[in-house]
Amino acid sequence: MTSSAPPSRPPRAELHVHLEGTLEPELAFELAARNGVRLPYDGPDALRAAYDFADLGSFLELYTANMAVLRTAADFADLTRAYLRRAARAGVRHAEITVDPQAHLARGVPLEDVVDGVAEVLARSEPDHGISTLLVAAFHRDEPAAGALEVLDRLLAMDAPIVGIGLDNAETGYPPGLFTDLYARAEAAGLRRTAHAGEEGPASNVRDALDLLHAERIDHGIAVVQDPDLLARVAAEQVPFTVCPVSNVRLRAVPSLAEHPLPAMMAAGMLVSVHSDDPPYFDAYVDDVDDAVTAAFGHTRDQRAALAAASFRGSFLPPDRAAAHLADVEAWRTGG
Ligand code: HPA
Ligand SMILES: [Zn+2]
Repeated sequence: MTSSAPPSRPPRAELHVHLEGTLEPELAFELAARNGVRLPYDGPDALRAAYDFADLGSFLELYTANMAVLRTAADFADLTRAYLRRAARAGVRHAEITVDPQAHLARGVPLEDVVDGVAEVLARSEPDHGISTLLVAAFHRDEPAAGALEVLDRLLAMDAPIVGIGLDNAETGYPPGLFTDLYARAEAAGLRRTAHAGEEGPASNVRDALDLLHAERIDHGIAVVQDPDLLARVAAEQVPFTVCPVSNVRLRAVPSLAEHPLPAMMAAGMLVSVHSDDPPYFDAYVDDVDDAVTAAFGHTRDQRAALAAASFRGSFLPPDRAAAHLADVEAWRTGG
């Protein structure tokens, strides 16, 4: 038998991607035309040229404005399908996709249309794209917690196919403690729990997400390196952190990839994996992120395999499913 060259990237899971953040400018214009929505740009290239962000806030402004084109269940289905197609090319085997229901309810899009459009495509993600998927509903931390609780109750009442909840949007001024009731409700309902924390906010937000919200996973969490005790704790407890280095540079949470705390997080023994966040906005799907990280830090094959393995270990997959993926990562690591 002739041996073929091993694939250049390990199999991996994508655990930190916002569905709304996967909207490519071309699809935005297609949906705008379909729905009679006007985008204030001459075309996809002009829109893409606007993807130069000063901070998280300026990104959220444009990202939220672009959602105007998402009106119907079919739009959400098309968006989900387009992401899965691109993720398959990136070597993603399992994706945990975040959707922001409040962003659409605020625009008058029925919750059922959002959930049905996404769920219809996710239900067929394995046969159609070779990717298993789970859906996470994230809530806006810069909006009142009572509204989030109401939406969670509606999702539970309609038996929406969500594996868990998250917390996103502007972090500064909106600490995790505002959402203890929301997370307690989710925990009581048997939902998994992740939360953005320590992206633009302090390390204390990471600790509070763990202790007050019982978050099982932290999205971003890069501020953890500023608190040695917390760093040691999350390493000892092997709390999964879904880090998005390219996003952090593009939103100026860190000045450059070379100065990103990922190596410090790995050196501390944390369970850390790398992800895309909002791929077209940052011009990087997860394969591009992998390549950028490998180049920036000169990662060895073992280090790349460790990051890929962490993406499965940190997933909400059942242990036997994660174990099968981990075996594939190990096969990649050893060149098999
Ligand atoms: O990086 C992010 N942080 C907070 N909210 C978000 N919504 C999309 N991306 C992000
Ligand atoms: Zn995010």
